[in-house]
Amino acid sequence: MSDFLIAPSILSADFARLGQEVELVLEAGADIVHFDVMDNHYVPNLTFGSSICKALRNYGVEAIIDVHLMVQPVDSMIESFAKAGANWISFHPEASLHVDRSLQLIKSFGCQAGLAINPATPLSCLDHVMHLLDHILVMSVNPGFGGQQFIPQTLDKLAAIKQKIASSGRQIRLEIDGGVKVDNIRAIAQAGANTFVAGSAIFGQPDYKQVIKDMRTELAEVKTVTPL
Ligand SMILES: O=C(CO)[C@@H](O)[C@H](O)COP(=O)(O)O
Repeated sequence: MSDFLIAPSILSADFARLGQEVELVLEAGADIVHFDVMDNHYVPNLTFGSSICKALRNYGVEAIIDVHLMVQPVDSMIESFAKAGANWISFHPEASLHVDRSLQLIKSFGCQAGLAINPATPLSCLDHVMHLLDHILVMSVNPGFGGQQFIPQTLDKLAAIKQKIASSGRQIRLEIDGGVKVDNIRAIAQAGANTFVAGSAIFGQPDYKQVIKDMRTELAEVKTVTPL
């Protein structure tokens, strides 16, 4: 797998043609498919459940499916997405009563486990679970909606998390989510991210291939790649 992964969020895809949209974006060079699962409880918006994941698998999508659960409670959704074909699953520590247990549950299904961190979530939430993490999803907007502006303070946060990962000695993907565009992806990568969720920046353009190519051109300029 390459150092930098681009993960289009299907939140901004045309839901009426979802199978085709996912096929198109993968043909255009995307690495993984990002699912934003919202419950109108943990976040003030409602999207879709695991049947959409299952439907895309049945449609023939073989790429990694990266599920970001913005739901509370989380554990029943972990099981349902794992059984529907998800590969990576992350959730918000604020939404789980037992974070260690929820991470172990993800891993018990053979999926990669991640924590999703909101702009105001302190990094101490990572302290006793680094050994269970395969990825950390850093929210650079408040969760709930696509098309928001990147919060610039996230760059410092990424750099701090990058240090934590280095001290842990573990290989943990550092994923950024919210307001990622061609014109800021290089700075975000320089701060430490190596996996980039982008919804509106990709699905909002007519030519997915061109946007992904432009993102990769920016990423090729990054001097220090956060190792995996
Ligand atoms: O999780 C979320 C929002 O809660 C994100 O995945 C956004 O949906 C990304 O959308 P853009 O900011 O790239 O449009």
